[in-house]
Amino acid sequence: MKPKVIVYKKVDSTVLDYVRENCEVIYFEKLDSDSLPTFYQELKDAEGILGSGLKVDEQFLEQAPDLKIVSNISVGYDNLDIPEITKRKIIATNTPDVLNDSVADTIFGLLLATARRMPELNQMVKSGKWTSQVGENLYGVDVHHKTLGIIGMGGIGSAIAKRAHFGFDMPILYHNRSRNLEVEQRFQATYCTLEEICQQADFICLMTPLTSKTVKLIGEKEFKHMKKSAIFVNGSRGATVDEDALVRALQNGDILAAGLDVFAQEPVSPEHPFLFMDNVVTLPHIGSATYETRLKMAKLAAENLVLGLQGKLPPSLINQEVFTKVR
Ligand SMILES: NC(=O)c1ccc[n+]([C@@H]2O[C@H](COP(=O)([O-])OP(=O)(O)OC[C@H]3O[C@@H](n4cnc5c(N)ncnc54)[C@H](O)[C@@H]3O)[C@@H](O)[C@H]2O)c1
Ligand SMILES: O=C(O)[C@H](O)CO
Repeated sequence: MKPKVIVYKKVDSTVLDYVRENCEVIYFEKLDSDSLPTFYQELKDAEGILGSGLKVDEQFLEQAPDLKIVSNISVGYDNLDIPEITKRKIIATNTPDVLNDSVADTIFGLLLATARRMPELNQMVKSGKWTSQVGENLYGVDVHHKTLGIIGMGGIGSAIAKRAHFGFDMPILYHNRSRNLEVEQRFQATYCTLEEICQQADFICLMTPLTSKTVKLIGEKEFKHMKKSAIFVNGSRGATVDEDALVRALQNGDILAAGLDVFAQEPVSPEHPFLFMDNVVTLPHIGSATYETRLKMAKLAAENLVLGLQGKLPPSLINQEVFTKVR
């Protein structure tokens, strides 16, 4: 008998077919107030779940006694309570690497758009307010040859560094849990403390995962250390930044501007001060949102799910200890 799994995100039909070949699939294109009661009903005897964003904690797991694998279609897994999942000998997987280039493109695009004030100027043109040559009041700042600080030099951080080094001649400073010798050699990146990055970089990109150690990693102290001309870009998770402190830093002129793809509350409230500031460029958490990359992520997540349920090693296992203990 095929194991029962729930797919709770819209995925390409080829991915769904592959999962269906190996599992009995209960499919929800999305979860909302209409579908949630059925989802929880089905969860009672499901052995696997495939999707993204759902909070999987003790309360959730209590309702899923047969669960063997949680396959996240995202690299970030702050929605998963890994100790609790591991305690119950459930496998957890994510989708690293396949999205590095697309996310790095987005973050670099956001950096450029913020520095060169593209959304503001786009709005000016489209609203018919382009009546004379653009003057100094609408100039941006150069990106090329400026110093880039990357906090969190993992897969995505390294792909950002590659673009900055080879495409924009930017000296790179980085902060990470440990030194990354490969990026030091390939992109001449220099390892620094958080404080040094804040003090010296012209652009600061935050790319750490959200963990207990990175909650509000960047707050009032860090913004005060930054140059008044600094541009801060967050591509990690909203909660890695103290958003109130960021609003104050932008309002007080402690930094020049910010580019944000992620927010502590998503979707961000339409009343949030960020939305009313010309020096903030916002995106709706679309780092990896291209057809090609979302397909690769879904394929990898499906492979993780199927292999995990077959007792084989999933390609991107988060909690190695469960796999070793269970088998
Ligand atoms: N905006 C988006 O759409 C989007 C897309 C993908 C990933 N993300 C976020 O980006 C994060 C990073 O993704 P990745 O694939 O590069 O992960 P990764 O694991 O390859 O890299 C993360 C890096 O952060 C470092 N790090 C962790 N804690 C740290 C700390 N306290 N201080 C300094 N460095 C620390 C790690 O050493 C690692 O090198 C994800 O966890 C996710 O939250 C966002
Ligand atoms: O972590 C990720 O993969 C992205 O943020 C999508 O959720």
